[in-house]
Amino acid sequence: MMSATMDPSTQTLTEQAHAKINLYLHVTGKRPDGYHLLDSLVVFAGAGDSLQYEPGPEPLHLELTGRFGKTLGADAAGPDNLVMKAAAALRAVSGSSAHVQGGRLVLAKELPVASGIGGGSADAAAALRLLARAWQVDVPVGTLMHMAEKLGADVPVCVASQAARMEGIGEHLSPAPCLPECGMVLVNCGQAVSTPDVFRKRDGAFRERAALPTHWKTAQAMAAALTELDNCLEAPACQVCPPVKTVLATLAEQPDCLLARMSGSGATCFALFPSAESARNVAHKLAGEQASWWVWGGALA
Ligand SMILES: C[C@@](CO)(OP(=O)(O)O)[C@H](O)COP(=O)(O)OP(=O)(O)OC[C@H]1O[C@@H](n2ccc(N)nc2=O)[C@H](O)[C@@H]1O
Ligand SMILES: Nc1ncnc2c1ncn2[C@@H]1O[C@H](COP(=O)(O)OP(=O)(O)O)[C@@H](O)[C@H]1O
Repeated sequence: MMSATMDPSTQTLTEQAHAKINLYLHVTGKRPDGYHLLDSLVVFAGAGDSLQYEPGPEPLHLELTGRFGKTLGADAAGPDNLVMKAAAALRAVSGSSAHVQGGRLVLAKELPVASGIGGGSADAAAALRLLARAWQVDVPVGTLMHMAEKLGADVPVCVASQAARMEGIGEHLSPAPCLPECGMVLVNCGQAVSTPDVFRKRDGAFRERAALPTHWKTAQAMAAALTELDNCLEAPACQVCPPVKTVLATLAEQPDCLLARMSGSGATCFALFPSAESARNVAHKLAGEQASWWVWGGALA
């Protein structure tokens, strides 16, 4: 598991909350409670939020900064923020540990909100990692994953923040194929998309579980294999948020683009490139052309 970095002069701990990208996402079934069964290959991009913790005697509180710090709304730093929910869940399992304390959490929100790249889930997972270390709470893996699942379907995969195959509603994790060197561009058109709305708009059909190899040697081979698979939420998300179609078409026409697809329930789309450098160049060009889009380019985390 990734570990927090510490500034020894201030005792401030920092964790990165990397964006989660669904390289493919098949909806394979539906549970009686309405949750959908998924088969998805999840990777993490270099893009992310950042969470800092300064232990202190005051009650634990959260401050929001960053490009999207203000888009979460007036009560954004309150108990409903997934960071605060993760802190409360950890406090609840830590019993009377002397190390649990208050202080100041600062979330630099750099990922667009409600955008299919699991920013909130990554923040919750980062809070679990950060506070477990700061408070010296040794949570058994099973308990940690159960807590993560209760915080949200995408939180378990974000705990390790490493490429994984995700099944069930997000709680069954298995190793991803070994991934080749590859660049990625992320684009969000600026419209928040509600995950339940997109699931509701689906046509009701189910896809099979994908057959995956143990490794892909090149980005080209990986993209060719992914072309045979789908994001089953892409079509319904295009109904909910039509600009997704423009973003996908723009990404697909970039030089050296190997694959353009939407992540999760949208609206963020990704494109794969042969190298991080080619992805950075495309991102730089797109950011200049489309000032209202959020654009990122680089390597996988
Ligand atoms: C679709 C995915 C794919 O990775 O990503 P995002 O688009 O959110 O990034 C996830 O499954 C989202 O996970 P997460 O955002 O944590 O979902 P939750 O908060 O647990 O659920 C929000 C709502 O989405 C629907 N939901 C979520 C997950 C799932 N497997 N089936 C569902 O039907 C349910 O209506 C649920 O009430
Ligand atoms: N720290 C957080 N960051 C983002 N969203 C949060 C956070 N805490 C709570 N939320 C809520 O979770 C919802 C989904 O957020 P997010 O994880 O960004 O979506 P997605 O998984 O689609 O990218 C938001 O609409 C917001 O109300």
